[in-house]
Amino acid sequence: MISVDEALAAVLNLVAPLETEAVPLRVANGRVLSKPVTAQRSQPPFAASSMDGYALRRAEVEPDAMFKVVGEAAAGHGYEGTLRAGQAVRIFTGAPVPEGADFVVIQEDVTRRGNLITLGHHIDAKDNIRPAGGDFTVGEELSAPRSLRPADVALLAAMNVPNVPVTRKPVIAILATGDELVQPGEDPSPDQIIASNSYGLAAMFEDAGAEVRMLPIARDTTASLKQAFSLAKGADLLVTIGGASVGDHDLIAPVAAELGMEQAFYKVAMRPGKPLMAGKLGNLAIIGLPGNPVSAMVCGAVFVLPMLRRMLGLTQVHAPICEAPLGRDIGPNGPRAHYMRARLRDGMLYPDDRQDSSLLSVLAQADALMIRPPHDPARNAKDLQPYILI
Ligand SMILES: Nc1nc2c(c(=O)[nH]1)N[C@H]1C(S)=C(S)[C@@H](COP(=O)(O)OP(=O)(O)OC[C@H]3O[C@@H](n4cnc5c(N)ncnc54)[C@H](O)[C@@H]3O)O[C@H]1N2
Ligand code: MOO
Repeated sequence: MISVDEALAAVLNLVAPLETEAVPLRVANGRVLSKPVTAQRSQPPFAASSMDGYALRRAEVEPDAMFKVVGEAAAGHGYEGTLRAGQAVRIFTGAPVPEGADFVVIQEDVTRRGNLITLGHHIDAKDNIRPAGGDFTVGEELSAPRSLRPADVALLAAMNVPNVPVTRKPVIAILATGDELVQPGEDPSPDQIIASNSYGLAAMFEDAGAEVRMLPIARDTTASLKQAFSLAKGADLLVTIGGASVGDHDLIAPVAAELGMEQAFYKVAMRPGKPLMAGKLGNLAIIGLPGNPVSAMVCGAVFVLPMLRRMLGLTQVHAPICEAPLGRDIGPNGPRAHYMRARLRDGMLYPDDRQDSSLLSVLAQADALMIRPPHDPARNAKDLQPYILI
């Protein structure tokens, strides 16, 4: 059995960053920017007022000074002329500051009568002017790779970038296997259960930027599995669920081998997730997850998400490892790395008492997978433990 780190290195070796495509800005959120993008203009493109008030000359600002209002500058409609001594221009937030003006006094500090304004006694020294290019200047770059967030989308829009270069979405085919499985909403016979893993994993991969191709459930026969494998053609990664262990009906590895898969490894010193398998069939990367629901979800988070991030061209492919103090004492760990379902409360980690790999209700209540290395000794409350968020 290989270690989790060795298995991670091996699965990352099976995939590579995908090519770039251009998408409209409206659908760029959540995608990975694959090339740096440059601002097509500066923002603001002109010195702009940040307040509603009057534009004038700073040198003329003094208590009770009077000015003649000679025109107006509104957002989208600048004042055409040049401001001269003793003059003021009515100005609104976002409007270009007129030639000759270098100060905006807010309207609350002004008394107006007809076309004349008089300043009050306490004028703030702040000029209320946003300089041209104060946010960004033409040619400035948004660096890549980068997972685009709503704030990035706003920035790209302001930079006048209507189409964005992003990495193509990796296509992940998901194959649930087993005679016992029916789809949610179907009518199971007494010895059947509902396929849950494929739904949880599809949600996980889509959240992380994949396009999921959900294959029909394969039965525990060589013919059914071969047909299912053929439906994965053209995908970047095939994720199989179940049939990975040593039972008579666990056929994933033998069928994949018969089809020509080059196996990278089988079995990892990890709990849950021991019977994990990975390899390559032509251009198609394959990862075989164990069928137990929590095992499948944990292996999805620990192995498939890093593969997905690599395909997306991200440089940070591993889940960030955090640390928090334990909320209670725990006994020694066994020979496999243990990814324990845990809750985070007030900054402390509370691993659940029930760690069986079939318990989705426990996983759904967990915030984190607390990582225990093989043979980790007993730990006390308040000892720092590593974890990843889920
Ligand atoms: N003699 C041994 N038996 C087992 C070993 C072992 O080392 N020796 N390992 C155990 C471990 S650990 C795991 S994990 C499981 C993994 O087995 P498989 O990958 O072959 O999974 P299945 O047998 O197909 O299913 C296990 C369990 O999960 C349910 N399942 C399967 N697919 C789904 C799905 N899509 N949605 C929901 N539930 C699913 C299935 O009905 C079984 O209950 O093997 C142990 N055995
Ligand atoms: O690897 Mo199994 O996933 O421990 O239940």
